[in-house]
Amino acid sequence: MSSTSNRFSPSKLPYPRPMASDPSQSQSPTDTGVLAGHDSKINVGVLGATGTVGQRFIVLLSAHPWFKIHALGASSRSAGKPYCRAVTWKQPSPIPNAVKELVVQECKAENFAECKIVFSGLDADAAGEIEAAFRSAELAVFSNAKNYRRDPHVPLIVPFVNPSHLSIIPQQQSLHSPPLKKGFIVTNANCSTTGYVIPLSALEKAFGPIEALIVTTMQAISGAGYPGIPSLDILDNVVPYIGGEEEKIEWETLKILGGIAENDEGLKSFDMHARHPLRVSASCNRVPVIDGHTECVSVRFAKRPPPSPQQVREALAAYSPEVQALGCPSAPRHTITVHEEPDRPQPRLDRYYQDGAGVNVGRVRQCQVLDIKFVVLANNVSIGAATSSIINAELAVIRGAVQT
Ligand SMILES: NC(=O)C1=CN([C@@H]2O[C@H](COP(=O)(O)OP(=O)(O)OC[C@H]3O[C@@H](n4cnc5c(N)ncnc54)[C@H](OP(=O)(O)O)[C@@H]3O)[C@@H](O)[C@H]2O)C=CC1
Ligand SMILES: N[C@@H](CC(=O)OP(=O)(O)O)C(=O)O
Repeated sequence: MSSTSNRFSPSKLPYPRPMASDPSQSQSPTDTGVLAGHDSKINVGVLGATGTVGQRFIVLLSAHPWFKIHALGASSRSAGKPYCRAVTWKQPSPIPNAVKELVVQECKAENFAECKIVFSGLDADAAGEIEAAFRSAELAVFSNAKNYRRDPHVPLIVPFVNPSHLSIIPQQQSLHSPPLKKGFIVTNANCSTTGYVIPLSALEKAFGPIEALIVTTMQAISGAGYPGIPSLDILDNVVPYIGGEEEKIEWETLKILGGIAENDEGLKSFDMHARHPLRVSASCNRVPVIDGHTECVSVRFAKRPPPSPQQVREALAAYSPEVQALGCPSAPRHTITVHEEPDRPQPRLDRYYQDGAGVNVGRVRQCQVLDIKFVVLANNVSIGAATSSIINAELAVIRGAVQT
């Protein structure tokens, strides 16, 4: 983890507290003292621990101040083997000692009974049933998979953008059959959605609604998992198609930037259409880059006249979301780094800045068709996947949604 992260020692764990539906009602850890009766870390499990995202979870969680890896799960191909023999380790740092000899389990809830939280980097073909079973077994599941992102009771959280959507968790629990006390699923977004929705959120906070946008992605091969795309397909090439990706970006953006409405019976729903109408057009390409998704974005604001490029640069650089004020230990110090050089951001140079936990923006300039255009670079495996899930879990602990 980067030395620029805010770190909390276990002795500074916040008290769990009831979920506040209004984020302004949440207390910060600094006004709450230490977790009563807990001087040790919270046991967590990792599902899909042998995969690309799973490995990133392991690197981040093995140095986490609040969480301790207690159990690992993967497919029956890996179950029963010590982690170091089950995994094809692709991280630049060695396998952490704490998990090297940990035996990989089948993804059954009873094997994770001593965990409070489970992080999922499961293949989407397996994630649906497994994550539902873990939720039913009263585990808090933080998933990277796409399966539950559209569920009307599951929050789709980009931690720098819409942490207030966690407030739907009690409803997810009460509508479950039988009702749940502790189990729930929180998903994070598609890695390309995550990268570009963070600057969009910053711009909407500063200048009001965006009403149209066009995003063109250049996505790294690690986004396709391991072993992923054959080298003969991607070397010396650009593939102008990633199945389902454009639809996910266009739809997820609306759920994340939309609000939560409540009807007369107190039933909450994600209200994608109550906000100012937003039209999104996405085009996705796979490029021969290992890590880091680059996205060219053009936006049109409702506000006339629109902000100038300089005003946009200042608003992006100043963006300071709630996770930083709350003291989430995995939140980067700078959510958005604005580059002034005309040829940045670049994946090779910028993807590991702040350990991949922030977002890079550059080339902010006028657009002759919409209003403003810029380039985003986000590390798809870190803030696009594992880091977001971990910050979501930190937020849920701070908000008291995870019973510690
Ligand atoms: N890579 C990325 O940048 C991003 C990925 N995601 C999502 O995160 C998830 C993981 O992606 P990624 O790490 O790239 O994928 P990988 O293919 O690299 O890893 C998949 C993991 O799922 C496990 N698995 C596969 N089938 C089963 C099964 N039937 N039962 C239990 N475990 C199973 C694999 O175990 P085994 O090794 O035993 O086969 C492996 O641990 C996916 O849903 C993906 O869409 C989301 C955002 C970004
Ligand atoms: N499809 C993304 C990664 C991914 O798995 O996305 P999702 O979790 O939305 O299926 C990519 O290829 O870069």
